[in-house]
Amino acid sequence: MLLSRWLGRPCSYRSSRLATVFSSTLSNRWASTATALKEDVAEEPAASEPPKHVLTEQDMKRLNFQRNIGVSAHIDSGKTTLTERILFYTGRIGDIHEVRGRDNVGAKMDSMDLEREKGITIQSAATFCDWETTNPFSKEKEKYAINIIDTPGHVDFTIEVERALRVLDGAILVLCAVAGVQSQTTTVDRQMRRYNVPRISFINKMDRPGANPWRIVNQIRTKLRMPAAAVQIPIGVEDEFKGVVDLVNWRSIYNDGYKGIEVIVKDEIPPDLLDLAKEKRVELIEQLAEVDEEIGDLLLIDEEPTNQQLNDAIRRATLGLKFSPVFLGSAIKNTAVQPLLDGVCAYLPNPSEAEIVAHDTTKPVSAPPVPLYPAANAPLVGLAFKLEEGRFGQLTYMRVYQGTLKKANVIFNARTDKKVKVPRLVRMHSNEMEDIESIGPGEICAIFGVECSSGDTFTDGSTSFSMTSMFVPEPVISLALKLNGKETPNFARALNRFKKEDPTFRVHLDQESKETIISGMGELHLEIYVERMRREYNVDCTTGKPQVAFRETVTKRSPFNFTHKKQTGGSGQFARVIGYIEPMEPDPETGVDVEFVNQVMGGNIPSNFIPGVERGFHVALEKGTLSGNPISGVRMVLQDGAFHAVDSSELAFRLATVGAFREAYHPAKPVVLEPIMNVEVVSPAEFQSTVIGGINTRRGTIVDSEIRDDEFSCSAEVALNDMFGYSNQLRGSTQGKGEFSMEYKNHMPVIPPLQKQLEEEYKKSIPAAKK
Ligand SMILES: Nc1nc2c(ncn2[C@@H]2O[C@H](COP(=O)(O)OP(=O)(O)OP(=O)(O)O)[C@@H](O)[C@H]2O)c(=O)[nH]1
Repeated sequence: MLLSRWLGRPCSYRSSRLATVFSSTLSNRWASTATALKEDVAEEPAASEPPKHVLTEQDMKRLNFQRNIGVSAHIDSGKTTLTERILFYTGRIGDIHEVRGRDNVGAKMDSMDLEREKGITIQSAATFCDWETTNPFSKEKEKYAINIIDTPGHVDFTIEVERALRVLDGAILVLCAVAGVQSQTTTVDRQMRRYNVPRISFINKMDRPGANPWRIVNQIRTKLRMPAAAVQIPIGVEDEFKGVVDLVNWRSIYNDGYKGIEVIVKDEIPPDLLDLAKEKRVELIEQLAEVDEEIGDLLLIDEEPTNQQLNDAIRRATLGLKFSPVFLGSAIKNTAVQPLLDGVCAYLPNPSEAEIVAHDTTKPVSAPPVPLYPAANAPLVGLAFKLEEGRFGQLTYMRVYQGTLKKANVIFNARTDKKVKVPRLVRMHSNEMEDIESIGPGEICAIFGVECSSGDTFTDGSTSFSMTSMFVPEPVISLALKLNGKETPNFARALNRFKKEDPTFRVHLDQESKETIISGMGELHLEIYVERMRREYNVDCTTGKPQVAFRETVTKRSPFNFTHKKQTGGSGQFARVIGYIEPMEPDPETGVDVEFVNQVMGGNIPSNFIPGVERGFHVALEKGTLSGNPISGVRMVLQDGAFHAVDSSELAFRLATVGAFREAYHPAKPVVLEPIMNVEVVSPAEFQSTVIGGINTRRGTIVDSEIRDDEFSCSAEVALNDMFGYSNQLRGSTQGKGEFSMEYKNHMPVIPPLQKQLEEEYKKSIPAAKK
């Protein structure tokens, strides 16, 4: 039987995963789980040996009750406060400590001293907890194991959000009941889409004056273009907010006891809310009918879906990335957090329902990806998604995608081909840990003493699988660093460590000024690293003024045919390279936009010299000759060349390539690029024209604007170089009432006068001898 027919809908998301065999008797999840029948396996190519990816009944028993979720949102929406409640209610922590709380303890998930001081989340911390709940349909008790990653909201730490989304199966998108969809919400939304992460939405801060969930639901639909509907309505507003009506199971839910630990469920709906509850349930059904065939069909024949049908449709549509159910609550007032946890279990996918693929590195890059199966006896494939230098040495966070990882196992790093023994395996709970003997597929753990970079894939050596890497945005800000005091190896040690932990953090040595330049995603991002150097490595640095991270790129193809020849006594140097350079678009998945392609046939350049050519290409990219900034967006294709039996060397080919690149560079019509930011401004409506005027004087382009309830908001695209001093200007022109946030969009060519200015400044900065 075809899976699509069995499911009564076309298979989209996860269809390949569902083609795995698993027991259909385990439908003890709230939804009648979409389980595939044995016949479906016939659709898979026959394997010569027994398939290792078959999910056993035991696998499914575990996976059905496993969730890996992220909590993402705009800064200050209350993610950490919410996570703290989740940990308390699931019994992971004994009490609740607030972010910037008076008890000076700080929230559990903000474990870095810096995080507690600044009251923001910098590194995402992983934690796991168990949630026991009663299935509203079977009335049976069920226990779920949930891994949660608390992600930072500030745009400067966007790579942490990317990392979390890469390894999670579902997410809670937290929104503020007053501010609604903000600039960073849009960024997170884009990231969730990039990694196909189904999400439920949580409108937090329902206790705040002016809280209006319906406006926010509407914003999710219009601004994020995601069909959505509330699955709850609030009982009481603002100060009086004390619970929610569950529209799916038609009941009321309140909190009681110490910090809301007790959940009180009542079958009746408060009479004054009955009309609104009916209206919103109809709205939920109508929204679902738009994206779910079964509910659409019921609506056509004017039949109301049962609670179970509604529940299953929400799950289907959420997993299919077509819908987001919206929950309401107030984390700080300990209200309606438990129903959200129930929502995580009911509507977010288990690890077997997320479509995960890897690349077989023995096959060409264009070969179709290989699906991974979270079967315990399949060959191990795990992804190291985060490194952390902890009190006890290097800690590597890993998500196991298939197979089982055991303590003392020997595992292989697919990138370096090195094998390592797993000395210690732990489950992380923010900065505390629990030793474990083994970890199954679909779970997240941390291992000690394994040398690797973030994004590395580990296997048991029996496969050559590699997971695709993460999207890494270009840095936008650079800082020159000067060491105060004596030279210390800790300086390089710290920088290497940070580079390994965070691919958006870049370091290079400016050959002319001999300064160490660090670049990253914003001033705060770099500031934190400078501070961490001081605290963790005892290295004190003075920083220069933050500079915009300009880049250079080429705009047309340009050939090269360059011979490097040197004959000054002793053995000479000879290398010749022929080919071309051309513009290259960034890879949408990884953001990579430089590439070296070797097309040399025959032995005109022996293969042992090719790495020298590739290295030369990367050396040439470090500094463009137009403005001295790094070059990106370029592909170098090596087609031919020549060598000399005695005088050719790796070094000769490297130098030849640098020469060739420089020769081809100017005819390739290079331009200087600058980072363009998405800027979101909010102010009282009376300042509308002042705000627009301010953006215009900074050569910004307004892309969207809106006035609602006396509040004006607009989104604009502005060059980062034109944004310096904006926060003071905005404050000054709006009586301190305007606020803005910005995030990196892309790099675009600068206007010609600026390019000329940058070129001239660069020329002046080079010593005369070098010109
Ligand atoms: N009124 C109200 N305030 C809340 C609620 N939840 C959190 N807050 C407050 O909002 C502020 C931000 O909360 P956090 O939990 O740090 O938010 P966050 O999203 O984790 O912040 P970042 O980690 O910096 O992105 C704190 O002052 C909280 O006390 C809520 O439900 N209602």
